[in-house]
Amino acid sequence: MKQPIPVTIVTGFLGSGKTTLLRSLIEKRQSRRLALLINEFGEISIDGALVRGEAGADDQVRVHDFPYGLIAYGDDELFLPTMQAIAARRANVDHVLIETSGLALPTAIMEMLQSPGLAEDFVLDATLAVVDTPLLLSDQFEHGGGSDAAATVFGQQLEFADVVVLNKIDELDDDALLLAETRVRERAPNVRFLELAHKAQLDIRLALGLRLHQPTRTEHTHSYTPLATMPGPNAGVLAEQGRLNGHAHSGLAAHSHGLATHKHFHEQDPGWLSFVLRSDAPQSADKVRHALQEAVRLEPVLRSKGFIRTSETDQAVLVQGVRSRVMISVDAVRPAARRSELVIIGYHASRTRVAAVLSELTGTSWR
Ligand SMILES: Nc1nc2c(ncn2[C@@H]2O[C@H](COP(=O)(O)OP(=O)(O)OP(=O)(O)O)[C@@H](O)[C@H]2O)c(=O)[nH]1
Repeated sequence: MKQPIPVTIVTGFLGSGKTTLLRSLIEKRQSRRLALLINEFGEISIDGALVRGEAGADDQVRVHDFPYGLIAYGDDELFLPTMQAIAARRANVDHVLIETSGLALPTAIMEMLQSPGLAEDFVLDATLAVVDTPLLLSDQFEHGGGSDAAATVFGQQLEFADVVVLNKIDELDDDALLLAETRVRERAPNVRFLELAHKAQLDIRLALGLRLHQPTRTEHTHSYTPLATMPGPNAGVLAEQGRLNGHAHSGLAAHSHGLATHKHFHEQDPGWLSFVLRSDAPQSADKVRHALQEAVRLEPVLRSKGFIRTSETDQAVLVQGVRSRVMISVDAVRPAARRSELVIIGYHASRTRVAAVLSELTGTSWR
């Protein structure tokens, strides 16, 4: 029987460090042949470009971009054929790594992996959730603390994780780490391992090859039997509606119907928006940083990233903003972008107002 290819899902809220983790795993891959699926919530792929940069010309690492929508969700037509193509070249793939968008739940992928089209070829190895630990400690992910929409997505990502990676701990002391651990445990009692990461660096043995999920597809039959007690016309809502569907199994140790049902309640919240702003004029890195920080103060922007063209260097300049923390660095390998492009992600953030702030504070036109 052919061995299924292990799949690791890397999830985590916007800007928590998923791409940084993937890049460090690529660096430590040794002889492992990897296929990577990168899903971003934005119309241009910044993470895919960064991951490709890490992989270089090595054809042992193949990167597949999913720059639109949410990977494996209802309207994604790319996931199944991409995975089938990976299965077709299985002799050259040791492990599949999937980075979800910061606004996606891993459940859609988990469910698809168990579907008849993929179950024979793949097995879920583990789901890792990367956490921005200072943000967790700042109460931004408490309901009523920052944005409830962010708190909801964050909580659900943790709920389905096997491993939680506490990242961005560079400036935290032991008490803060203990508090972070308690908060994760309260939200996600099923998490199997908690790992500490500096700059999203993990020992590759703590990330790949964990084998936390046995294949769950076994032969089984479905039968629909009359329920012992049918609800009358005036019956109220039951705490557990699932008991009313009369659906029973035989011969199935563990099954995925819970996930399948769950997924449909969590298709994307339309309040989350991403848009791209562009400028043809050369930029000053300091002014762009200041302008993005102002935009975060005035608008519900949670993430900004992209490349800008500056008059200061011929190399590409990478912008990485997670709320008001904006880092701008020269990317030594990449030539300067022809124009500046920034992806902005927020909850009901106004494109017009963010463009106006950027234009005013950089003294250049952003559209
Ligand atoms: N200080 C600090 N910054 C970090 C650490 N890990 C990642 N970062 C920074 O956090 C920012 C976001 O990191 P990414 O790896 O792009 O985050 P992501 O989760 O892939 O982001 P999205 O795909 O947009 O959701 C970047 O500027 C990283 O350099 C860390 O351990 N400490």
